[in-house]
Amino acid sequence: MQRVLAARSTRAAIFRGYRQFSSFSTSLLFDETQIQFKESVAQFAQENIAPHASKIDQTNSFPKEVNLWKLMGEFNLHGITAPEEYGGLGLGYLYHCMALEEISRASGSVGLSYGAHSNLCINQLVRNGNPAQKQKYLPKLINGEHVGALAMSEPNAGSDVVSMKCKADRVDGGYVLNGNKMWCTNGPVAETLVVYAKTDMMAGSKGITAFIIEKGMPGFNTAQKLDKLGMRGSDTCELVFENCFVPEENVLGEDGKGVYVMMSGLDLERLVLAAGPVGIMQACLDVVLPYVRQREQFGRPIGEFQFIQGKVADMYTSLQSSRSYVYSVARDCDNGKVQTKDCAGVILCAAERATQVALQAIQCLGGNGYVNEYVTGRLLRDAKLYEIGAGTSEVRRMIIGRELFKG
Ligand SMILES: CC(C)(COP(=O)(O)OP(=O)(O)OC[C@H]1O[C@@H](n2cnc3c(N)ncnc32)[C@H](O)[C@@H]1OP(=O)(O)O)[C@@H](O)C(=O)NCCC(=O)NCCSC(=O)C1=CCCCC1
Repeated sequence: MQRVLAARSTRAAIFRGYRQFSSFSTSLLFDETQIQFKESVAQFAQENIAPHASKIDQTNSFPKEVNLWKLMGEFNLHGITAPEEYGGLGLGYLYHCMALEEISRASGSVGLSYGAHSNLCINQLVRNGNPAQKQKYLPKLINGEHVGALAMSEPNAGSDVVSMKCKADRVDGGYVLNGNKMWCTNGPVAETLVVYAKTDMMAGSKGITAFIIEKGMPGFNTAQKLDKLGMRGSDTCELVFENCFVPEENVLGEDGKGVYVMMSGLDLERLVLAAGPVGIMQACLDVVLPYVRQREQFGRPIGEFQFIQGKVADMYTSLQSSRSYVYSVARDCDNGKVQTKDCAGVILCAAERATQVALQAIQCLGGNGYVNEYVTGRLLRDAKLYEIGAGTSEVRRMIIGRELFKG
């Protein structure tokens, strides 16, 4: 812990790798610098996040005694893709995926909140903000002083997100927002939120505009925190806008062009979030492998039985194939080749496999897998979110099918 804290102030610190937390062979996926980065984040996450993971799940909140956000900011995890002038690392999506994987391996909930903050909010501001907006919002989000969120879904606009009803009426000097947003990750705690609303209710997708909303703006409130099956501690809530005035300078991108901000954002959001279920699969193997080596039945370790070896082999290949797919698409995106179908594909693939891998982990642990003393139940509940959030599996298949059909 002290070693990380002492080293974290420099940009170079994050590249100091530690072998102790390496996962499985990644030599074909990453170069030496990337491996060092990943192992360094792994060490940080195992030391500073993993010890709180069970309590976060049980109490449905992040520990008050540790300011995780500030700590992660000091370790430079929030602004991986942001330019250095705003306090970021100026790296690409591949690095961002590595960080999300290792954080999710330590705690799915922290991984999800980190994803909403850094990937959905910060990355949207980096891609679409003007210099004044970046200067105003990015430094505090990147150093962890502020928490970020993004809100697109509504009670009646989930998969069909373009049908949103939250409206933004033009007035002198800005807009007045009225309506509700639903399922907003980090909503209860966020200081800076990217919110989509309609500036023209009759123009369909062309009526959508993106806004930057600040906590405390009169007329903006958060409603009930949702009591979720998994990803507990990663707060989710409804947002309520009642005659909320938003100044003109808070339009993100152009008036009426929000659908492009949103859709292109969804591509990269899906890519980076796909690293979450990869981390959860790794966490499953982190639990299962030592267990099957130690647990004896019929006079020998259960890992010697072929039924168990078969499960472990399936878990391993699910993890490694998803991991390879995620990082190959991340590399393409870093090279400017963003393919909508593959951004949907990586999260479809990783999320469905993570749920299956978590089920297999429970089965390998038998009765122990079914009690809350072991982490496998939490891993299953956390994994399931990724088949629903950032587009359901059904929407992802629809996107891939549409693209393949187009030719
Ligand atoms: C794809 C979809 C299912 C259906 O799109 P439609 O058919 O209505 O819209 P369509 O006609 O395809 O398009 C509109 C405009 O948009 C442009 N565009 C599309 N893709 C892209 C793109 N990839 N890049 C740029 N522009 C794009 C399109 O050209 C069109 O513009 P045009 O009219 O031609 O000028 C879409 O609605 C969707 O995706 N839903 C899932 C939302 C969904 O995923 N929430 C989840 C939010 S929750 C969340 O994210 C999290 C949850 C928990 C964890 C944290 C994250």
